[in-house]
Amino acid sequence: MASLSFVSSSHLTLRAPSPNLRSSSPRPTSVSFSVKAQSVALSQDDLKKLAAEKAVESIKPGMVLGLGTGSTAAFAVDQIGKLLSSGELHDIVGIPTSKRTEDQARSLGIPLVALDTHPRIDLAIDGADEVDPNLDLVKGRGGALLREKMVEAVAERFIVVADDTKLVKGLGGSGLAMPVEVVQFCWKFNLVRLRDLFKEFGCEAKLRVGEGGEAYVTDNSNFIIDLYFKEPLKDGFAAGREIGKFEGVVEHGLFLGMATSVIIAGKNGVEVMNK
Ligand SMILES: O=C(CO)[C@H](O)[C@H](O)COP(=O)(O)O
Repeated sequence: MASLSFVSSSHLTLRAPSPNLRSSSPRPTSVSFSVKAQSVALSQDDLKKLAAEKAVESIKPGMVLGLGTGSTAAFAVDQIGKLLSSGELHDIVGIPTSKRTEDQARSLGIPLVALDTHPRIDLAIDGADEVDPNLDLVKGRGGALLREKMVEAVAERFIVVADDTKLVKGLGGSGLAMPVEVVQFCWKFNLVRLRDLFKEFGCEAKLRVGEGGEAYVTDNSNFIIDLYFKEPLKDGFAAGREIGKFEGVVEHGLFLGMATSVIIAGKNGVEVMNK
């Protein structure tokens, strides 16, 4: 349980970016909102909600929005619905990144459109499974990686919202799944190829299954092979390129160079990191 203390007024501290040890791209700058008044024990859900609602502050009337998937993104969709019903927000449309986000948005009266009619997206807000110091991401543990990547790749701005448990030193470093969406035809063939591709990382590859033990099927009628690494990937871009070469691989969960900002809520308050 993270504890976050609040002050009557918040102050900004601009943290100088540390040297970037991995590539020539400039380190993200971070702006943190630390607010200290009384200590309030916040749950992980409270932190997710704080980050999500901070991101929603960036929405302006008239925007086309990418609506993310997962528990943190769901708080953002809830907040958008609330602002729409109170009249504080108007004239926005959303493009959902999953059937469950579509259902949630519809229930909140958020007008929905599709990429086919609205290929220009002003702002996408979504969660992540891992965030590294370069704001590169692992996404897809909620199974929505394909539609998320299609929406977030074309968004003018992509704000990631997460609690601080998602921060990692290197992608793959959490030891949790890095998903790859594959066609159902001969999925086992691709499971073996993916496992062998990353054997130097002690990679385990597993077909994702549902509660009943049957293969999990994505919104796009594909399967997911979850990759588990024993150590972080040395070069996510190279890994993504190699995965993409396999016939029958539809998409992977490495979202690299895509986030424009990451909002992290944790024990030190809410931190906004900008690319
Ligand atoms: O990529 C995703 C779904 O495909 C989610 O955004 C990601 O898994 C984070 O979910 P949560 O906010 O529930 O931790």
